[in-house]
Amino acid sequence: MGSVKVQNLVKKYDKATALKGVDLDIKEGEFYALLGPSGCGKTTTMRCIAGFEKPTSGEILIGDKVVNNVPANRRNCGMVFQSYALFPHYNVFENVAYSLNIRDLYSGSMGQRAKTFARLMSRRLSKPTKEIQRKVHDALEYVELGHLAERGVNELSGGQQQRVALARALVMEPSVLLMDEPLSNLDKKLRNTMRTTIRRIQQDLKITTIFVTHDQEEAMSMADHVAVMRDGEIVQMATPTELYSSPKDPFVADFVGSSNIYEGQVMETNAQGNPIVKITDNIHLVSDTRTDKKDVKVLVRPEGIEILRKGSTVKSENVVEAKVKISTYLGPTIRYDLELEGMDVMVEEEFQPNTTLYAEGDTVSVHLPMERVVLI
Ligand SMILES: Nc1ncnc2c1ncn2[C@@H]1O[C@H](COP(=O)(O)OP(=O)(O)OP(=O)(O)O)[C@@H](O)[C@H]1O
Repeated sequence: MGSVKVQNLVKKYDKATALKGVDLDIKEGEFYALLGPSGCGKTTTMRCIAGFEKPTSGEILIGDKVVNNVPANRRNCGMVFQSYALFPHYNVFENVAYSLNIRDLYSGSMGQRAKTFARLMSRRLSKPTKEIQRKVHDALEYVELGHLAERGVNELSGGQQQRVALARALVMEPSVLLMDEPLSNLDKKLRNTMRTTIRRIQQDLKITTIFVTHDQEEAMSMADHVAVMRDGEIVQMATPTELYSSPKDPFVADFVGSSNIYEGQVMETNAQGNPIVKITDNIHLVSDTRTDKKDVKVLVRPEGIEILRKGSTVKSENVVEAKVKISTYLGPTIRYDLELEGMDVMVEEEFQPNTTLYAEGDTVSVHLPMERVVLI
């Protein structure tokens, strides 16, 4: 069973409390991302689950077993790190086979273990059994490196080295795969390819996976669920779409994608019961978020705002005039930085070859559809 449960996990160091009561409930086969800024406790959470760090308090369960006192090598977790941590004097095949040999180190009689240890300390591995050959071959095929099995790891690109590290974790047939910023050392294009590879393998093998990253795009594009962390705590745990459309607070909204966030007060409700929120004396927006609160934060994503062009259907509500400050061509989209009664508004539109780009100083009418005006 590869489910992972973390209950009220606290980790205190001499000078810092890294975790202040983290709860996670990850079902078997799910792909979870731990997302948050530097120092929020992602790696510490991961290291506690792996068994490299002893929690100050709280419980960790893998399957239905509490593993707090189980050593790292018996938790059956595969690890992939940012630094690939490969053995430079072994080739690709040997690097992957090595982890199977390490597992041997923890099984068998004292005599067998001593022999395994001696073998590992010698620079070459002994001839692998047919079983090991098959497992290593399968793991390398998974990461599309079967053809490079004999290559020295120093003769591989960064992306290939990370694939070896992934194969080395997979060959152990772990019940949980733990990945700590595994793509951070790769360039953007390679990162995108590796995202797809990891996701494909994870879905094929249905292996419970926890993936640490500070890159929201990475977390959102790969994971089934994302746990956003801040200062040793989980702020929100949700699917990527929930997180994006209904962030729990401004920190999450801002961390997950670009956002326009304003202070507002709910003044009344309209005939349909939707709140009307005052942003400034002249700007009142209708939202379809039902709330009991009076003071709210109003979130509008840049791509949720529409610039009304000639011929657009006239909208009856949530239309305001704004001034263009900067327009930035981004390839598939155009970003407009607008000024609206002293407030900054970011709008992102899909680029259409025949549309006129607005220039600095232009006045535009913008529509904020009420379903895109989210109260948090
Ligand atoms: N061994 C340690 N001794 C003392 N403090 C530590 C230790 N490891 C981590 N910390 C502290 O615990 C907090 C959480 O660190 P952690 O490495 O888990 O954060 P992170 O979210 O993974 O950050 P990053 O994205 O930068 O890797 C930080 O304040 C850090 O300084």
